[in-house]
Amino acid sequence: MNTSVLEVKQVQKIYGAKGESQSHALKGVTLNIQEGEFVGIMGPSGSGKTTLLNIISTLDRPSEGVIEIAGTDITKMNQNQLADFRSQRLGFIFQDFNLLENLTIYENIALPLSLQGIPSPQIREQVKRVAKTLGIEELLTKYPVQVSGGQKQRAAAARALVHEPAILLADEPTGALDSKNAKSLLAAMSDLNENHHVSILMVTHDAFSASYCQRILFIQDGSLYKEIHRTEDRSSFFKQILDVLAELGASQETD
Ligand SMILES: Nc1ncnc2c1ncn2[C@@H]1O[C@H](COP(=O)(O)OP(=O)(O)OP(=O)(O)O)[C@@H](O)[C@H]1O
Repeated sequence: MNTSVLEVKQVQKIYGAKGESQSHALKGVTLNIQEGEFVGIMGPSGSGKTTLLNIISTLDRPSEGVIEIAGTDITKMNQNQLADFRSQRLGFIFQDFNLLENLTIYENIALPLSLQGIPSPQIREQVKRVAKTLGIEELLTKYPVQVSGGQKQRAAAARALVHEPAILLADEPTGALDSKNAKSLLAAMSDLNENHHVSILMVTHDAFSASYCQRILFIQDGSLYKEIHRTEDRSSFFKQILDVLAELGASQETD
């Protein structure tokens, strides 16, 4: 049986107070992600991708609608409950790694568990396991400044996954990487998804990165525009993505 890890129902976001100039960033977005899926979100600049990700990340609240993550409605939680939920059930990877420079890679990965007061032996076990999955066991005693951009991003992915979140939320994770490191991170994300059953939602501008997803949702002007599924190999999916982006570009020019 398929289980939803994320349900977004009729979510609206209006920035600005009534009577002031308002921006209707999300206009009733509904989407569903099943456990074990790797889903991408794409769309032109200003289409609402960041707004949607911030709302799913619990960093911002919708004006209307419901968000359920692993069966819990996060729109009903207060700030303290949201902070706990975020640290226990969500994992984040950002474009700029966000590693703390004066902590080792080990300490960076361990941080989410240390903050939850988990005993050191258990932390050690979990950090080692996730570092092995991401192929960075050799780097644990190094500081971020001593490793490459690609290795930093793997460390950031390890930190995002060490507490076994319900879903990994990635915002342009390859944005600061060269193409070799980007490919290697995307391969690692696919491996996590396919072999370790990690559910992933990734926002990206980049069609090549998106081609690693199983399904892509395109947003335009605050609404879902189209959804495509990968049915064949990655290179034909890549072409399909480029076609939809061209379609979106053309429809924007005629707006
Ligand atoms: N804090 C805010 N206050 C007012 N309007 C905002 C705010 N944040 C975003 N918006 C508006 O909401 C709309 C969606 O913005 P959003 O940043 O979500 O788009 P995006 O698809 O992530 O764009 P990009 O790809 O450029 O990052 C835009 O019209 C933007 O100007």
